[in-house]
Amino acid sequence: MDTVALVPAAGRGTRLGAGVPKALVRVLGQSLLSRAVRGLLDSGSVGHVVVAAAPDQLDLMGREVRDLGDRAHVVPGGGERTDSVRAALRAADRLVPSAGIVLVHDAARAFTPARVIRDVVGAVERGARAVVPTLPVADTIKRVDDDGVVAETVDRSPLRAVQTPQGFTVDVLREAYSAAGDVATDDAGLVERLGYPVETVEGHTHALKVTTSFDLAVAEAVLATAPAELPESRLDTPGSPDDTGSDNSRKVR
Ligand SMILES: Nc1ccn([C@@H]2O[C@H](COP(=O)(O)OP(=O)(O)OP(=O)(O)O)[C@@H](O)[C@H]2O)c(=O)n1
Ligand SMILES: C[C@](O)(CO)[C@H](O)COP(=O)(O)O
Repeated sequence: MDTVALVPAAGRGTRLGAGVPKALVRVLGQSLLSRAVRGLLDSGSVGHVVVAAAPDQLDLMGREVRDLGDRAHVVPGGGERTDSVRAALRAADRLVPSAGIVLVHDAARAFTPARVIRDVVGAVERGARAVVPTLPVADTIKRVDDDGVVAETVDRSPLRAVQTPQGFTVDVLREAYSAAGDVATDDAGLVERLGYPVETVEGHTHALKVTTSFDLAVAEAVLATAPAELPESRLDTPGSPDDTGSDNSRKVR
């Protein structure tokens, strides 16, 4: 079954404050968008990518993927992330009609290891309607009242931090976006609202979302110190600095 990845890249990067669109920020000479798109295609599990860019940045974003030919397309995104994903999904229906599996992957998660991409696609190939990569929560989580006073310390053992790429069968994602109103949630959240189970696979600390300048500094440091020849298994080995915790694959209902 063909797999197409939708890459929302139309955000303004306000929290990063780079002065240029976040997807165009360069790390060691390569833009976040270029890294995210090539990471998907180089994983061996994704055949085509559709990027949603701000309407006034179509040419700039197009230059980042121009050498990839018809494997990468750039279309206008929208005011909210869900608008961008909806636009990319509509374009993918036209540009890659053979796709049965759809990933949605933030351009801001440009350092996601290929293992995560392959695990997400593999889970859908094995029958999942929806699947998300997740990490255990490392911080204590507390619920606060309207005055900002702690009301409860939450049991964090069942909680997971959700990353991308998120994977779906194309029919389920189409149904979710057809039914979606104006909601602030991730793509799996729209599928959960329809009652479909959302499975999980192990994420990776390198799949962080570049949001602030600190995230960018972390990404640059990791990239500069993680030799290319370092096998992924070493990065995923329990106890390594990138230990992502115990296996947390499970169904979310
Ligand atoms: N209208 C939007 C808003 C966000 N995104 C994309 O969704 C991903 C995750 O969003 P986020 O990290 O919040 O990016 P920004 O919205 O750019 O960040 P900020 O909120 O700091 O402006 C990013 O790749 C961003 O480009 C998008 O395609 N269209
Ligand atoms: C989709 C996402 O990456 C899951 O963690 C995240 O929700 C995107 O960031 P946003 O600020 O919600 O757009």
